[in-house]
Amino acid sequence: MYKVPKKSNTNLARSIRKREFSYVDRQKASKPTPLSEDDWKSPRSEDSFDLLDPSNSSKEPTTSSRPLPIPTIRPPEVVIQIDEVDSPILGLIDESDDLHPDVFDESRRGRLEPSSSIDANSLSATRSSSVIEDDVRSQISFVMRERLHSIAKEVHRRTSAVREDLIRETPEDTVSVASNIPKQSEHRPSLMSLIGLQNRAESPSAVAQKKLFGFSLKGTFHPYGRFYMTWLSLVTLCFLYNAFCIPLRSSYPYQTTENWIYWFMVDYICDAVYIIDMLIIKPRLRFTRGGIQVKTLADTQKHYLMTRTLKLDILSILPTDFVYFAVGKKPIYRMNRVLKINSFWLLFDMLDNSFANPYAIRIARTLSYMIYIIHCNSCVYYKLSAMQAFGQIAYLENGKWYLNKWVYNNQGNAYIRCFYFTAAVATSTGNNPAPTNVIEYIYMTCSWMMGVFVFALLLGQIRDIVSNANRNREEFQRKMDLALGECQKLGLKQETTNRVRDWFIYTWQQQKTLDEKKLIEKLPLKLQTDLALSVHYTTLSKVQLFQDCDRALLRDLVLKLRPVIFLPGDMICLKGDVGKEMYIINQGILQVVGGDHNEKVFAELMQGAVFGEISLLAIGGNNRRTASIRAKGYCTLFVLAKEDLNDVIRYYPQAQAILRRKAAAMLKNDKKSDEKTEKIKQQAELEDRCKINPRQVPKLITLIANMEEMNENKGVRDLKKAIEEETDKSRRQSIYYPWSTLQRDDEDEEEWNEEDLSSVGEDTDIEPMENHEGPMDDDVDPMEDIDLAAEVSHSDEDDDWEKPGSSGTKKLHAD
Ligand SMILES: Nc1ncnc2c1ncn2[C@@H]1O[C@@H]2COP(=O)(O)O[C@H]2[C@H]1O
Repeated sequence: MYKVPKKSNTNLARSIRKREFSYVDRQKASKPTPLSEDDWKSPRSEDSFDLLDPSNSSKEPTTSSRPLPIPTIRPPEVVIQIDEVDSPILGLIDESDDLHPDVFDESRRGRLEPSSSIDANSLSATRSSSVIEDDVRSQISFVMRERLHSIAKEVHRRTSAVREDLIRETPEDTVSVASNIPKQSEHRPSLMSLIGLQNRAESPSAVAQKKLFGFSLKGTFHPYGRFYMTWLSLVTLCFLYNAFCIPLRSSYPYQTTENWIYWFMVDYICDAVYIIDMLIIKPRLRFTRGGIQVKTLADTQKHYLMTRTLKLDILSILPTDFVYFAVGKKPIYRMNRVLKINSFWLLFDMLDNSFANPYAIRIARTLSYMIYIIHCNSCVYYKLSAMQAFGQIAYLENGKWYLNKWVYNNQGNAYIRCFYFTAAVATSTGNNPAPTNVIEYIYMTCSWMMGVFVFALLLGQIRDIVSNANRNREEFQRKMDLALGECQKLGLKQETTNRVRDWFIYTWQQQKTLDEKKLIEKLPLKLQTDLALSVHYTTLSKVQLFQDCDRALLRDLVLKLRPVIFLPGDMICLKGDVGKEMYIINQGILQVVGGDHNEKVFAELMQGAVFGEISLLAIGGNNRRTASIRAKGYCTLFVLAKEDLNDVIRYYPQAQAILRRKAAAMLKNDKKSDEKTEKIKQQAELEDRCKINPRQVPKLITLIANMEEMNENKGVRDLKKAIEEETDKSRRQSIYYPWSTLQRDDEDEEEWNEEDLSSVGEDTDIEPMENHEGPMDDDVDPMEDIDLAAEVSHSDEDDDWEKPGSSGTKKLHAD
């Protein structure tokens, strides 16, 4: 590195004159090289500086003073191309601390400030420092460029790597383009990945965490994750055990001196669960702050410390059992364990949110409240009965002694009997015995009050839940009844009415709603897209037409799809209609049909196939349907309206091209097969018209032969013979050969015919027909045959019978 000489300004100027500085070969970054004799003067060397000096303004620049050439070696050009990746360049440039700080500082500042008072010394110092500064600056510039160059290279390398990663399809993305309809077992591309919504690859730590069922001591849990749900269920189970068993064991005699150890074991297992929950699990629960989920352990721990749940958790696990040492093993002192009720509520909330059909969960929760209230009440009732010796102590009323009939008499299963009594009182359904003392009166009053208010409330809730669950069904039923009523009012045919009913029933079975779109239109667009994607995933992943298209296009399109249901035999579109929609088959089979009565089936379309795009995209300049489509069975289709497709596709010119190309290919195929069918049809028609009935074929010949009968000669005899043989043969084989157009399978036959007939023609001197006079067979119209033959000769270019003199058939025709 070049060092700035630390000398006084005068010395510095002198040393400059004495060529005590060097320049750096910038390109090679080599060691400083001493300047040559000729090169030492810079443009700002003495003479040139003198010009600047007002005191020397009169001086003429000497011719000998040659400016010192600045080495013209330039650092290589650096082209920095940064795309798609956040560039670390700026940061790196700032960190260029291998440059001399002063140097770097100067280079940043640019030129040195010109001194206001210029004396000779300071001027020469300025000159020299300016030269050095120049040199240093260019040196810095070179170093920086070098640095930038390497950074740019590095950035470029990383960009390419990232781009490649993005472009490279994951194995999930790999899709078989070869097969039109993917097999069931085929691994389909994830549509989420197709449209770029796929989750990022999980880090190895995340994978390891998954292996441990989502648990990691260092990690945090998602409150709706599987691990926490399972754990919460366990905590809730412990809570329910405490909530039910503590009152039970405190009132009924179910905890005895023999079995208390088992009860205690279960108690302390539950306590252990409570403690683990409080110390390990809850502090790791993620939470949302400012709309962002906080995942850091330190933060989640802090958060838990601030919550009310922690206080309740601490209260619920307070070791109140120590009271046992003072008062004996009375489980009622563990009643603080029910403060864990938060877990119970949380579990039900989560289940409620997780299930598609949460009505059962809601009913279960409400019922559990009712059961718990009755359970606790029954414990109180049993306790009251026990206090009154189960009705064995007589009491005096109106001068008479009675046994207390209100209390439980200690017969049968205590819990069931008491539970029954309490349930009957609470719901006011039983014919209960009258209370006999103040305590019993208070108990009964409380029970009825509870029945009237709490139970009424809970039962009302259950009613709401059930009616909500049925509301959709009722709404559907109402709409169907309305539609059917309308059909009847309009006097439609029974068949049509039945079809309307069929449509309603099938739609309900498939969608459980009549208007799927309405359900999601209140959601934000992003959610709508995600939802629509997950719903239409299976179908769209099979649509070949879209698989080469832009991913964003799919995302846009999916929102525009509208499901429709067709019944068996429904015509979805008719050939020649103007195409306004295209369809994707979600379920069912459709047929491409043609013919006068749509009796011909050209192709069958299955799930994932797309149709109606040809007229929609006006391929071939035609916006009319090129074929009719019929539903074979019940079909669910997604409809994409022309406006919607246009709206979306105009932003994706590439996709437009792909769609057009695919549709054009299909159209071409159709045209080919149409032409083929047409050709076959024409040929069949022709064949039909040219058929020669063995009895009729020889009519013309017979006629000629008959006419020649008078002057019978050998030729005529031969002709007759040939005709007879031919007729016999034809009869035998029952094959009607066309005269001309159709190729005959049997070449020998043809040869024979031709040879034979041509010989006949040669031997006999048959005159042109117009020269013949005489009766003509009514059944025979020789002109008809001739016309037909002429027609055929025009219609079929391949026929060689037209060539003069090539065959007997041709001769016959000529005759
Ligand atoms: N041979 C075929 N196989 C599959 N689909 C076809 C065939 N012929 C026509 N279609 C589809 O039937 C649709 C009828 O309406 P379009 O002409 O708009 O677009 C047509 C094609 O999508």
